Amino acid sequence: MKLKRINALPKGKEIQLPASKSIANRALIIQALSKEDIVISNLSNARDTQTMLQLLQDEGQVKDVKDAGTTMRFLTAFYALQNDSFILQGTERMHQRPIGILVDALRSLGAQINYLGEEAYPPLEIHPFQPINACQELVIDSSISSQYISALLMVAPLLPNGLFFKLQGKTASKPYINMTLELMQQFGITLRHYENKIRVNPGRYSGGELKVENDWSAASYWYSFLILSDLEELYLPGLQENSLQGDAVIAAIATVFGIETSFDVKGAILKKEAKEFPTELKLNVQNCPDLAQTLAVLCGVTGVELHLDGIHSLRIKETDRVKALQSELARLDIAVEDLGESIKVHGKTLQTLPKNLSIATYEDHRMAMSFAPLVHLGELEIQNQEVVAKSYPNFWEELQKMI
Ligand SMILES: O=C(O)C1=C[C@@H](OP(=O)(O)O)[C@@H](O)[C@H](O)C1
Ligand SMILES: C=C(OP(=O)(O)O)C(=O)O
Repeated sequence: MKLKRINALPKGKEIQLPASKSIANRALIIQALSKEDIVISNLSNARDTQTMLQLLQDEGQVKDVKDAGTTMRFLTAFYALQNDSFILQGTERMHQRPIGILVDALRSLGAQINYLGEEAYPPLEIHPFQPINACQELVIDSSISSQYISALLMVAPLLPNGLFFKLQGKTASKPYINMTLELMQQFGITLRHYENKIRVNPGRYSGGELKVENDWSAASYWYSFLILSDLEELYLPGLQENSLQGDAVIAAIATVFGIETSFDVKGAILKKEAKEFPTELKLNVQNCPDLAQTLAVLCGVTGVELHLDGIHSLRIKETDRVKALQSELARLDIAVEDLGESIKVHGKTLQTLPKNLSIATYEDHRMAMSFAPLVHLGELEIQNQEVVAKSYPNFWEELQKMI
């Protein structure tokens, strides 16, 4: 897809965001685990949400999660505790995303899981659960992916004694664990959480209603869009200030670039004030890994030297996001230094884009969306535009309205 700005930009436009796929996929698992009615509204047409919905409704025993990490991890725990057999598989990339920590933990509770390919990676074969009553405590490495912990937390109340978790290592993506705990409590589960210890009491999920919030990770592309544009204001309906989503931190980070966010009852109002950008910025994305590409590209083209810490989980997402950023920012002559535990983006202030710029997306929706705001600097092509379907199917339509 070729992107090119044609019009003078309108003022104060409204952008439709997708609903959060993270909240939706938790709500769908909780709904499936509850014996009572749970009514969920504002589910998006994002592929990750629709895949979860279809797999939970479908009677088949072969479950293809495609490229959805949460769907893979949450369904592994969900099906492992049932009295039936299932196969869980996904895309080629999904089969390269580790799952051994979750499988080991489930096995220690009595799950019967085999690897059909490489040890510790999907696809998985799951056989009926044989509960081990003695196991009431899990000591688990939480440094690789919070999704393993969320998956286990949601099924924990169904175990006869609940479950006690001791999280080891530097916990990755902590706000997503808090999101899981909040939603479990909203649906009647009692638990205690103190530092790296979580006690989930046995219990049943109660009925109720949930309206899924709109997605803050998706909003980050519009923050970047506004910063790079000559617009003064954007309106993002469906975002909440008191959000379950850790990526709401983009509002605080964007103040450095002159964006102030305020809220009315319906959503977020983003206003831009002229401000000199910093020459250097130090950020840690351990709690908000999905913002990494937005921030790296934005700082890359605005001349900010960005030191990004907490990046280790980026290497096992839809693609190796460190490598993908290095390759694609290199097309703009922007170097990304890989320092192991962190990266340094050597930003340059770009006034225009090189001729015939074409950005590869590596089957990663966030690569496509994080580079799209560069349309304010010139013409560019984003390859395999359909990748955005994973989280934000109408992203391009929203963008076309604005350029
Ligand atoms: O639980 C969730 O909904 C998610 C957790 C994060 O993954 P990790 O915990 O693997 O970092 C995040 O990157 C992903 O997009 C969604
Ligand atoms: C990492 C992501 O998703 P998942 O792990 O659920 O595939 C993402 O959406 O950026």
